[in-house]
Amino acid sequence: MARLRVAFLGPAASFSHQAAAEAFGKTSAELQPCVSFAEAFAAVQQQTADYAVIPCENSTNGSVVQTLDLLADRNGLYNDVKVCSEYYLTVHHCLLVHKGSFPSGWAGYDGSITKLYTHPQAWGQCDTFLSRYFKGVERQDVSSTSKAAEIVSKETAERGAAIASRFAAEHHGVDVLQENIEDRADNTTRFLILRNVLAERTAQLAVEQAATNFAASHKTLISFTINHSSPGALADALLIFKAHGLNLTSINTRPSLKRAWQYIFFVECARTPTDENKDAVSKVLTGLRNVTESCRDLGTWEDQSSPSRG
Ligand SMILES: O=C(O)C(=O)C[C@]1(C(=O)O)C=C[C@@H](O)C=C1
Repeated sequence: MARLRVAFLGPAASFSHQAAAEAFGKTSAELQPCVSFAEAFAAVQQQTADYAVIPCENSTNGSVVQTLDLLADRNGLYNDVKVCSEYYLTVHHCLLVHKGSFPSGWAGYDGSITKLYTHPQAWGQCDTFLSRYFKGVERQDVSSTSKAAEIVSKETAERGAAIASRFAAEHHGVDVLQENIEDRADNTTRFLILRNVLAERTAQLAVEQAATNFAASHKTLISFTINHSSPGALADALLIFKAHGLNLTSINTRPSLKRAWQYIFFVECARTPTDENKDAVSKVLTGLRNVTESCRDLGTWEDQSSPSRG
């Protein structure tokens, strides 16, 4: 069989790269950097990639809204893309500067950094450090943390700094001015692994699932829209999950973009698989189709969080 192709948000040395390398480490997959999450979704839809590894939420900073918007798929661009697994990556951020620009290191830092670069998700993960040392310093969102490191590596005149990983520092040849600048030592990002449901070669999951010594529950992600003027429409939809024994674990919303203040709901639910509940997801979907305006099954996969993560 030809090598598996795995799309991720590049350039090389992003956290997404790290997650893809770890999740597919044993498969000698070809890792394909993409300039955006949208490009990675498109690669799976068009089957130029077999899988994509996409961040969906962070334990400190919450949901990755760009990913929810792509899953919302308002224009029907990614009809065949579904979640088939997940991967948890502990995320440690560093403050990176152009090589040799601060020879006395953090201890001798003189407050001269004038601009910070990182992926929008990273700001909220390093809030305490940034408010303490970089209050009022200009922040520029860039496409990924590794892109931020690359920018700083090429900088000549400016005094910029990037927030990215130690791996990115080594890859782009920049200095680590300070490490572990994240607010919480347990800062973790959950990545979704996507596949195209029409692709036969990924019907059998290639990713290494964590060796679990507990009965792993199965997670399911479903999106739906409801009639906002009908009292109880959301309650009716949620009761269907309860009726079929699916435990709701998270609810997210994004604007429908059809009418202001109307939403697409994303519901994640879990069940410990048994013979009795093996059809629960399809029953829930049938039930939802009766009480929602639209609804979409975004996939079912094995829970990869360890019991200690709760
Ligand atoms: O910018 C990167 O390195 C990414 O892979 C993206 C991303 C994210 O969007 O959550 C991944 C993990 C970290 O939470 C920060 C950024």
